[in-house]
Amino acid sequence: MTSVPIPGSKSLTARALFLAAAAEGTTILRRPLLADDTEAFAEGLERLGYPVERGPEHWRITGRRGGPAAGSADIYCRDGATVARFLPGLAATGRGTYRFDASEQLRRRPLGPLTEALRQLGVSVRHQGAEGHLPMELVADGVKGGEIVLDAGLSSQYLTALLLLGPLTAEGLRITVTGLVSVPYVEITMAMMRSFGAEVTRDGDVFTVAPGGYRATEYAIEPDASTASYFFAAAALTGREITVPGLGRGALQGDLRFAEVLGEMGARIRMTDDDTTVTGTGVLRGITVNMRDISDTMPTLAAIAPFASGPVRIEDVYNTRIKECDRLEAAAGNLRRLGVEVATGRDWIEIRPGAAPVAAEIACHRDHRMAMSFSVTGLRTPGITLDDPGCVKKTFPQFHQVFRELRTAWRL
Ligand SMILES: O=C(O)C1=C[C@@H](OP(=O)(O)O)[C@@H](O)[C@H](O)C1
Ligand SMILES: C=C(OP(=O)(O)O)C(=O)O
Repeated sequence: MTSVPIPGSKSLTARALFLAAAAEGTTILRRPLLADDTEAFAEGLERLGYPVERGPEHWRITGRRGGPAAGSADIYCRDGATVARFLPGLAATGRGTYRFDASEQLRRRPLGPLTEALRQLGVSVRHQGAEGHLPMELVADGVKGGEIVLDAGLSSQYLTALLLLGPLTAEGLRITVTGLVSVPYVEITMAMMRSFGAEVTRDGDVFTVAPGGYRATEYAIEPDASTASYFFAAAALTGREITVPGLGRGALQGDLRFAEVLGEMGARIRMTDDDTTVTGTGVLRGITVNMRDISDTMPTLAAIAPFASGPVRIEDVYNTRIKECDRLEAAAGNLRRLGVEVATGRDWIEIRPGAAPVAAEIACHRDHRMAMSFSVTGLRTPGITLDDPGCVKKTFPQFHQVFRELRTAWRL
């Protein structure tokens, strides 16, 4: 049995940073993720005037009611969509002019539904380049609140941003949502808002947030369940066993359901209150699976699918086309490089296992998940290389070292 300590959740760290900044007083975050996305988030907060003291084990954030202390700020989001989508909501509660920009990759990703919603709330948002994309400038004068309508069919992050903003408005928010994807991330948001003292409810498509702000607290970040998927997949693929401590029953992250998908394919899964263990059994059946709720794990499954005993079809994942890259085409392209038969449609991918995959260079498209997913394939196909191994820094800078240690322990 191998136990792998997985770094903190990107999604929980980003939310906790927002909540800590908006709460009066000092919040301690235990085991936050130290990676590019969360570093960009912390840097953004500092530019808005919220001090973030970063230690290796915990971060201390000094929060403030009434919006950012800074009357103007330039925030560079790097590749982090959570930064670009959550922080404008916090900036909107201030009084001043706030500019957001990002890498070319993140500039391409859509922001329009969020900026439309902010405009419905009276915030002035001006996109400097293409409408609905970074860079943008926001002129803020506090947010009164009220009723808005939001299309969250491309990303749940727009809804999370507005929910997080809700308690900071004068009158609260009532958001009617259409087309919601990635629902478990919204559940994470609501649970964490409650941990910081806010009132938020859902009734079907309508989310209601009471005014009243947040309370500072001490908060422990769970290990990242999307990151854990590579290690669970590795065990399932090689007949080994892996335990991830800190992710058990009651964990907030939907992506832990990926372990259940491996279970349906033939791996053995054991979940306790404290951890999850996946044991490879030598059986990896084909499967048809809807991954709308857990689409960050689509590339993980696609990368081990060539070793299944039948076709693997992953459905309802249109929004993976607008992540760090077009993940449906990137996964398909890489599988073809390995000699695997694969087809894609608007919102699905189907992998048809045949002869064993052959060695090839993987095109990462600067997408950490391409790099980490196809590293798992490499456990069974010697000679797979990555054209950009460094792109893992977005969420897991030490990935290759940890993975190498795992290979050594497993003699692979
Ligand atoms: O809210 C979050 O922390 C996230 C939501 C998901 O995005 P979408 O809602 O855009 O699918 C997920 O893919 C992303 O990695 C993190
Ligand atoms: C889609 C992802 O990130 P982002 O927060 O930039 O959307 C991801 O981590 O897979």
